[in-house]
Amino acid sequence: MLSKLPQEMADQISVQKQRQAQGLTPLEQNLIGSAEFEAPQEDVLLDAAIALCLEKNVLLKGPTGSGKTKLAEHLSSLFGQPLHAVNCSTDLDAEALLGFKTLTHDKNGAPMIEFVPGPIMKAMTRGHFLYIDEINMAKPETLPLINGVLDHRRAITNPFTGEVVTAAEGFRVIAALNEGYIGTVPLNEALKNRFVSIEVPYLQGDALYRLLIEKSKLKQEKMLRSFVQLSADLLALIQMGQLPDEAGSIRALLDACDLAAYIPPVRAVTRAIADKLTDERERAAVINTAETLF
Ligand SMILES: Nc1ncnc2c1ncn2[C@@H]1O[C@H](COP(=O)(O)OP(=O)(O)OP(=O)(O)O)[C@@H](O)[C@H]1O
Repeated sequence: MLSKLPQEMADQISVQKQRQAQGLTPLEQNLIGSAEFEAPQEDVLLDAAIALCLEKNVLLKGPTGSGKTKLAEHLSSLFGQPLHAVNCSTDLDAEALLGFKTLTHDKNGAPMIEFVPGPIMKAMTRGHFLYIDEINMAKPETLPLINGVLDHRRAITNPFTGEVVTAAEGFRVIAALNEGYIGTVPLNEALKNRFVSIEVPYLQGDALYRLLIEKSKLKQEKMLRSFVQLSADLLALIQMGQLPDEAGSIRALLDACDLAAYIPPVRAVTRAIADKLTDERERAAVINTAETLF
């Protein structure tokens, strides 16, 4: 992967990685992801890496289970940077993002108020990567808090301490969203504007086969090929509007392959993919597709 990057960027990453490795605590070392992302197209990983080298924020867009988190972890590994994660939900608030104040004791036992940094503060002050998962699940009023973190200012006023925190060198933001998913809200334009956007589609064909053979408990090559075909057929139904996006999830497909190592494949597909859908006709469409293949 590094060989495909422009030389100056590959050099920049190597230097940064070496420098970073020396200053990391064991806990921070554990936050570095592993390089397990299988790229659906070469430009997905390459463009994300180039954008991060250029100090851009990266927004990963794709359906559930398409590997967005795996890609963020892969980038963390590539840059040797710990990844501090925030999972957005409607009850996400400033404390969950930035940190909170708590009562503690100093070394003489006297009570004192201490600020416990949240993921954004940790990533900013240490110059690490921040991963904001499901960013479009957050309440519209929460995320503008971090607009200043995402633009050229790279700074935020900590509302709990009044301190202005400026990001240390190396700080980068990767966010992910599933468009149109239940509970999501369209991302506010000002926020969207602060990101370079990268589509992460479902893996297909040989790349999917390589992932299944490596990750699944199922080792029968012929059956794994049929699962790759099942995935392609389900994607065709999704594109025709007959199935929702989640029917194509690679996470669910891996579950089905694992089960199929021990139970008949159609039953495995029913449990791992079909039964998660709410509509009876959609469930039947998945099972019918599986029955034509196994
Ligand atoms: N391109 C890929 N490379 C490697 N693993 C993948 C890929 N796509 C899917 N997977 C597998 O599918 C599972 C789900 O991937 P991941 O959690 O990264 O998806 P996601 O897009 O972040 O999902 P969600 O939107 O639901 O959070 C992972 O555990 C991984 O094993």
